[in-house]
Amino acid sequence: MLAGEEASIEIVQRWLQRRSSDEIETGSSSGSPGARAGRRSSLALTPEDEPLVDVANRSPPPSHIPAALFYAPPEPLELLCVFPERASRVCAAACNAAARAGGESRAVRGPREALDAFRRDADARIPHVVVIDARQPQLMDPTLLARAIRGMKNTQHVILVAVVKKSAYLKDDFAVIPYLEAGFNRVMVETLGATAWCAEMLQARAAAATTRAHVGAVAALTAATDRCRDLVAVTDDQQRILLTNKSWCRVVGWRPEEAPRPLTEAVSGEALRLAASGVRDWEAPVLIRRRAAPDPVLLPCRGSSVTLNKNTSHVVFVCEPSNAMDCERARGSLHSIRRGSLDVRSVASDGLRRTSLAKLQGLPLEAPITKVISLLSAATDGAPPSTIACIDRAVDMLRTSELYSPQMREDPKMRAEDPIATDLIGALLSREQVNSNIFYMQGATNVLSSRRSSNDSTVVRSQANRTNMKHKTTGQLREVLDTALSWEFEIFRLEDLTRGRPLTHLGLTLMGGRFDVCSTLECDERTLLHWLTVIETNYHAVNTYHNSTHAADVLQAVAFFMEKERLKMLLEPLEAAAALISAAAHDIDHPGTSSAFLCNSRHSLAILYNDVSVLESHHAALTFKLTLNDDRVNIFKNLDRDTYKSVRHNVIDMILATEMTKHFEHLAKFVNVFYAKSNGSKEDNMNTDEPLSLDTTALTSPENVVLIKRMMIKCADVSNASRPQKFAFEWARRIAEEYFLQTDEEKAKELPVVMPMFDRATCSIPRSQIGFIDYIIIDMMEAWAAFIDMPELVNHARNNHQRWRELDEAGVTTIADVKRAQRQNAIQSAPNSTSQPTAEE
Ligand SMILES: Nc1ncnc2c1ncn2[C@@H]1O[C@@H]2COP(=O)(O)O[C@H]2[C@H]1O
Repeated sequence: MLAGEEASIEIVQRWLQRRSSDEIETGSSSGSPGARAGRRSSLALTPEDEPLVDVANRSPPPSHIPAALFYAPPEPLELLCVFPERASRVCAAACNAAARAGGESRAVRGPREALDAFRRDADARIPHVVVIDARQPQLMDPTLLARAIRGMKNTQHVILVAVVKKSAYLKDDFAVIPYLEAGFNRVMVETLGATAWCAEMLQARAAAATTRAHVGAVAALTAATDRCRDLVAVTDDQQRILLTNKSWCRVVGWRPEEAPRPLTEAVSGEALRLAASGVRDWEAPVLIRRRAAPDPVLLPCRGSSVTLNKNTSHVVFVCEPSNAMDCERARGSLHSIRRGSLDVRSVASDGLRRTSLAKLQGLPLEAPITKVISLLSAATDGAPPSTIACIDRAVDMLRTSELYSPQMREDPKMRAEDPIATDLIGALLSREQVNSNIFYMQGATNVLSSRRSSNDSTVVRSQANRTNMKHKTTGQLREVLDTALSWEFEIFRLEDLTRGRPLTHLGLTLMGGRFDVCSTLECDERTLLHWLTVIETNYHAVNTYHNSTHAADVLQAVAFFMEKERLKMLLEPLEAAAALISAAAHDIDHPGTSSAFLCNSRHSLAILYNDVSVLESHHAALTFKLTLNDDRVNIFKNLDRDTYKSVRHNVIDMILATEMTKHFEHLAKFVNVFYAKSNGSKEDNMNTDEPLSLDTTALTSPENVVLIKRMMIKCADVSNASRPQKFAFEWARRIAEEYFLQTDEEKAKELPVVMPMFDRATCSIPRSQIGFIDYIIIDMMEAWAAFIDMPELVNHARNNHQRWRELDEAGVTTIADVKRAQRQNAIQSAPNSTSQPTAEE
């Protein structure tokens, strides 16, 4: 090395070292933004003195971009020299300078070895700087090599330096452009000077580090956008898309590798105008067209323009996904569910919402449904658009709260073929109050009072006082009550023998006797008697179906079910007591018309309960009101606070479970929890012909026992269709009569007719029963019968179904026809008997 060169290197080194140590001693800042940059010199020779991050920060990013983002791990300089001549002194000078700068260097002679350095399996590290001899194009074409290097992966941040002859460089026609076009970053005049090469190495290292830091920062931000749920698109100032994140591609249906395209291909709306106007930050809805979905979606969008030297360089669009799409795979928390339901109208309040949702996210709340949604969403990864569209639809459905509530499809075929069943099932299951035009009569009267018999409007205490405390019964009544735990229990005989007070007598027998509810509740038998009397009195004797005989029937069914081994083992005495109380009181004060009728007639109960579960809410509330109102009636008065709370909770839950609009919800939950298909899956257990097998592990969980109790009272409530034929027929006649009365009243009061087919002049009772058994009874009774091991439930239902079919084919339609058939049945089944099965006869 020449003495002059050595001297100049030393000068640079000393100058650098002094600056560096000064700053370390004083802790003074170099003026660069960011904490890391602040303690370092602006120039240093060795990598130890000058971590590359500082070099990168030498050109500070705009103030709104955090400098720390431009972090790149420090690395010693890696130099590759490509010089065709083996003993090039210029090449040696460059390598020398790199070594003095604390770096490493390699020299190769031709393009092939040069390109090898960038291969994936290359032994050595990828060079940061490549110096290419451009002085003898006849030996090696430098631009060709530069293009080849740039054509390889991960070379965009490599600094390419072309070394040209001084004579060529100084010529007037020397052009740097072809070098830049070929991918070179710099052109350098040949030199052996150590200072020049040292300066070149430092500049190259700084440039390489800056590039690497920028590439790293961009890669980090791209990864961040890909991980976020919002739909992100970045365009240039002409609204040509430069980047879209994964959520965008998935929702819009674009493939990430697709060529850039105008934003307007997928997006329209106010947002585009604002973006084009150069406003820095804006919020506006955008309409997004999706490849896999016919309808565009309207989403709230926030945007920002990025300016460089006062010119817009990029525009960022961030759209918030809505219900109609799913971008929350990775989250699955309450937060994501709620966020997913935002709509455009919520944009204004979104700041507030985000804050409170952030708090929610901190809570350990996660519903199974959220996990299911997350799993489904994850399944869309890489799926074809049609699959994504299906999953999106499924996720939308899962997000509703009415998962188990079937929506009655308007099926013209079914209506045409089976209008009565359509009417009945629609009225039982639908939460809509009307299926025809709504027109109200002014000042609709209170149905509770209008159809109530004279003696059942208030609590009748005198009767209780007259009752024999020991509940001694004799003769026929005793005989009937002795069979209180038989499925053939003569409920209508009991009704006759007790003169319309079957509930009190049966209640005393079952609750006071067999199940010893008085011991469980620590109340005396007199209180139970009073309670039963009050409850029975508050049933409407004028109702043909929803009277205290129906309550007694449901009580008898619940007691019968609780005698089955499975339930005996499962239910605690308090739960059994609560079940019997619920059964006895579950339809108390039933007006003989449906909740829909009460809503349509603007009844005070519908107003009180906001048209939601009107009757069931009333039955539960009145049960407690009557019980707690009077100490002589209060069967709960000796319970401690917690026990009372638990019994109350049980009773309310069971009474509310009798609401038919939730029929499929309760049934599906029960089946899904307790039954596995023979292949082990619990999915879709209804509507399958595969045998049901009980999952006994599910029995241990208290939440699952709740499902059993609900199912028990539900089955008891409609068990009339699963009773022996003579009972089933009588109940069918009674409920039909009650439906007809409601229709009569609706017509008289010009109210919407909830079940128009239930008109006494035209209705076919057999058909209504066939529909009821087909749609409501069979699935439920099969599940329950298997659970409690009571096959006769299904057998009776099937027999009844068969008999109704025969009657239908024989042209039986009206109540009078059914009565005749009942008489016929009775004669056939007991030719010597003179007694008739119907209560009226
Ligand atoms: N045999 C039957 N035929 C038709 N509908 C019935 C029958 N038994 C019960 N229901 C209906 O099922 C409903 C169950 O809840 P409710 O007792 O409130 O009202 C009942 C009737 O509306």
